[in-house]
Amino acid sequence: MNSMTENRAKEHGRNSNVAANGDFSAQVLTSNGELEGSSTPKSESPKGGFSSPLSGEEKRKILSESKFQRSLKSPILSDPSTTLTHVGNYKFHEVFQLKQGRYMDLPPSKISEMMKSNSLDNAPTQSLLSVVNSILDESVERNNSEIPHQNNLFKAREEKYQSRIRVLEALAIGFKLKTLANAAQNYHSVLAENRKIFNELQELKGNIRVYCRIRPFLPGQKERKTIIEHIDENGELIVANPSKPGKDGHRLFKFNKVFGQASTQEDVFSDTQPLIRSVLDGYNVCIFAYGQTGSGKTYTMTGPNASSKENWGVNYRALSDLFSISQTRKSSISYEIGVQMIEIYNEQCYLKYNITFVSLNFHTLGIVTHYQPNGLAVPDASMHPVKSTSDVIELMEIGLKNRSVSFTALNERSSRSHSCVTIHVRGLDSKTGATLHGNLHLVDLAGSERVDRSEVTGDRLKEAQHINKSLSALGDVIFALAQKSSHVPYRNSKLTQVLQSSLGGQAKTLMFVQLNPDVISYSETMSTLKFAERVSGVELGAARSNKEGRDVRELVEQVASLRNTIAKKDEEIERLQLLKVHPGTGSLLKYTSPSLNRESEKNGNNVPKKSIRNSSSGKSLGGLTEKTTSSDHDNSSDYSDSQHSMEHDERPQSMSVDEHNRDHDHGDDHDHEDHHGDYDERLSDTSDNGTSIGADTDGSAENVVFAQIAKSNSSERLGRISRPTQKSENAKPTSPLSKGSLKISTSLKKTSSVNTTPTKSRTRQWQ
Ligand SMILES: Nc1ncnc2c1ncn2[C@@H]1O[C@H](COP(=O)(O)OP(=O)(O)OP(=O)(O)O)[C@@H](O)[C@H]1O
Repeated sequence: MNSMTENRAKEHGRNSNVAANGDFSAQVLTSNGELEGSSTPKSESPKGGFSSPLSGEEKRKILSESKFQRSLKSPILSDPSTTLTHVGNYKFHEVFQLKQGRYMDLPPSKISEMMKSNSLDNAPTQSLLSVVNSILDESVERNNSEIPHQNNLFKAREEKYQSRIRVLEALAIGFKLKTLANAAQNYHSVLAENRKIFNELQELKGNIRVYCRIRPFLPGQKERKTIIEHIDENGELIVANPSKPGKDGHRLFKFNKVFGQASTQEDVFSDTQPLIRSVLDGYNVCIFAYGQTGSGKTYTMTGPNASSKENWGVNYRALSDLFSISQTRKSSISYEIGVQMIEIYNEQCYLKYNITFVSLNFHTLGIVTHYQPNGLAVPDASMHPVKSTSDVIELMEIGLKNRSVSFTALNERSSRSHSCVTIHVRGLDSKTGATLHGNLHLVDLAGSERVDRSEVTGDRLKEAQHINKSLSALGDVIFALAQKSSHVPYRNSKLTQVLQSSLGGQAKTLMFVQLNPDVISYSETMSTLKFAERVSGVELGAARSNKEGRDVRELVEQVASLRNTIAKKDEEIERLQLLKVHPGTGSLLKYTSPSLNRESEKNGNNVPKKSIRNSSSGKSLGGLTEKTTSSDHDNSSDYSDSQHSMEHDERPQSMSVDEHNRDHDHGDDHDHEDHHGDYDERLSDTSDNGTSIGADTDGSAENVVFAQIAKSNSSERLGRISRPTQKSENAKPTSPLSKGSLKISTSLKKTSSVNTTPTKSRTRQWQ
């Protein structure tokens, strides 16, 4: 089963789970169209989320008093007749079963039939919301400090919105209804809000996360005495000191997650995937593997080989995921993805792979520490455009061949250098013309083992000193960030300079702590674990919990407000679809949704007319504009990394001017060997997813509409989207990757919601 199928299966499992909590929408429709009984609850996989620093008790308190809880009792959702409508008219379950929002995957006749039976009107936005509600509710009940499964739900919802946009736009083309076009536009706004909340959920889980992975014993290894005493699903790890038998020799560590020896590459990635997704929303993310030589860093980050998908490490999977998500979003945002690969050895930056096979020369690359409009810390390293996973595999294979052909010696030094794959993502919102920019750094660090000074001299000593310096500097940076220190010493090593844009501010950091389970590695393993504990321990401390309490409250308020907005949009769609069935009438001839009736009674109207921007939520829902990301600056860190904000944000991306000055003022370019933290011990004295819809029309109005949908869908697949509300083609950038530069002349729309910046043009260089 491929990962996508498996994800669907998992989603389905979760939906079934929710059904057991009273939501009929997730019940199973059998192949003959009958509704099966309520599914048996399944136990939830603990793999799903990151653990939150809040204790279960704290979180329960916050959630139990939240507006969200109160809103669960709102008449719209609790009205039994709404539920009955869903049960009675179960066609939409078929849609739900098929994968939320994949209307395009259905043959036209099927869609036609569903349209006739009004099932699309009852399509499961409310049900989906019930699913969200039930799952959130369940999470409170479970008191496990996690907000489980949100990622899949947000993903499902996003797909649903995308699909609705396409349906509405196609209808608008067919019927030339301005209102439908507006409704589609409004769904774009809801979509953006969905993304924003998704990212906030991620933030609640902490911006610095630590996963521990234990390498299995290697084949042929005879002595298999392990120091791993216990691991559990809550991220606890107990290590046994071989020279101190019994409980006295046990030491407990706690991380966000611990992956045991049997964990697969897929298991590891499934907990990493949400971070990857943030990059497409304009966030900067840094994922690195830390541990002694031979502990499995390369295995986790790259995998043993690229030929088998099953063995793919985080690098390949991340890129593959970026491509597939960017495909699903292509109707609203067009993305361009570029890859840069460098290596840091002895505190010098080198181009790691050269696709042109031109001699690598190993000239050192300059690092730019001041603000770069393109966000590249190493502008000299060539950026390779990639359009698919196979491009990446090809690129890496060429690079590997290059290495082995030209520089055999390099292989020997790979354990003693930091290898960094940087993925740059640029997105252009086709509706608003806004652009976004995210970076993903994937770093396979040099071996962290301490080197005995008395045993190494010459080059080995020099290497050890450099590794020591850079890893200590990385620890200092992470520690300073976690403590919200007023100064972050990025400039103490090349490694931290290169990663600066992805460390701190709103950037998200994930560290894989790799462990060798062997007893002979005990002392090194303890040293690694102490380093990791220091990094993760601060983040999990009490200092953050106040802020998170506030965040949780804000989040649940936003979820409640979004729910209201969505309910109103659904009503609007009901009305519009009614117009389709009975052109010229605005009255509800066929639809008597309880929520509509209530709204009508209140307004003294038959049809609710509020637009999304006037919704009772009181929140204006901007598209991918400044507002979408501006609240992300709420916890205004001194190291505000605004790369995820839109182009018209004038602030520097990697660091503020003040911070930059501070960095200079503090003169931190000192030799880092003066730093001796706890962890500074290494140098010791000892697809296309658009299933084709045949446009076999019989000339009926509905078939014409769905032929339009099919046409629109296939034109999307060709990379061309025609829609009435789309901005002029001039707003599109020319490919930066093909030409080596990106020039975007963007007319930024002044939205009523957030953007007070006057319309203006910007030109930006990527490389
Ligand atoms: N999870 C795992 N499952 C199976 N084999 C693994 C796993 N992790 C590591 N290995 C194997 O262990 C060996 C060492 O792993 P790897 O080369 O990834 O270590 P490393 O930490 O990157 O070392 P270095 O610092 O030298 O680069 C390799 O043969 C690798 O295939």
